[in-house]
Amino acid sequence: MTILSTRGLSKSFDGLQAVTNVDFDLPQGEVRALIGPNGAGKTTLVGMICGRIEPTSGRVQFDGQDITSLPAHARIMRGMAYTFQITSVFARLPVTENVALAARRRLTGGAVDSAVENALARVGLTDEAHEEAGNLSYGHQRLLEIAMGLAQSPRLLILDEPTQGLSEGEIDDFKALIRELAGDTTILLIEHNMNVVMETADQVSVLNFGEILAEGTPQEIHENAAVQAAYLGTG
Ligand SMILES: Nc1ncnc2c1ncn2[C@@H]1O[C@H](COP(=O)(O)OP(=O)(O)OP(=O)(O)O)[C@@H](O)[C@H]1O
Repeated sequence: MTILSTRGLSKSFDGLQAVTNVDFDLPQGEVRALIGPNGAGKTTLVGMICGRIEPTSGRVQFDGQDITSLPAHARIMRGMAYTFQITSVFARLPVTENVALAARRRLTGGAVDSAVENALARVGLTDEAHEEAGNLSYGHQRLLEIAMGLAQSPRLLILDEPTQGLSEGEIDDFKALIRELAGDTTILLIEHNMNVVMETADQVSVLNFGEILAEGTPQEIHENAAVQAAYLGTG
């Protein structure tokens, strides 16, 4: 079953065509990496999927329903969770409260506490639960953001450059986490680190100048001449 699809999805910013006519299909349970050179339109595409950016034209379907006109919070209620490039934790609140706030966007009552506990355990932050979030290392703050997404028990988890700024060891932990989540949750991962893509993604979509340039397994994409040229072209 396809959990997410877009048809003819486009966005222009004052005449600059950031995303052009994207038809994208994501089967349930898949880990999909979205890659592409800087400025290719990845964040804009994902922003339209999440409801943070209004498309200029085109449609978005989630779980069999057209959600193009739904606001972001309504998409969260339907099971879409996402983390963005910019750290969005509340630095003065405890770790556990950050996760609870995220969980309450979708859950109520006792379900919140167990979702918080599970999410922190999954990312390995149980011991830091009562720390102020701002006291965590940068890498742990990124993990906290993933926990905030997971606490919403998402059907689709979207991660925008989750490994940016992480150490080698933290990247290894992240790869293990994605492999663990795979199967339970459909994951769409914007990722620049090709090693992470090769080791975690089932399939890869490549965006270039706002258009889908290629789709395939990590190996196919790695060997694709047009993809190699696109990356060389932007140096
Ligand atoms: N709010 C905006 N206003 C004007 N132009 C924008 C806006 N957001 C993005 N753009 C432009 O749209 C294009 C696509 O940007 P986008 O951030 O989606 O690319 P990206 O693939 O996510 O890049 P990166 O890998 O560098 O994050 C770029 O040319 C960017 O400058």
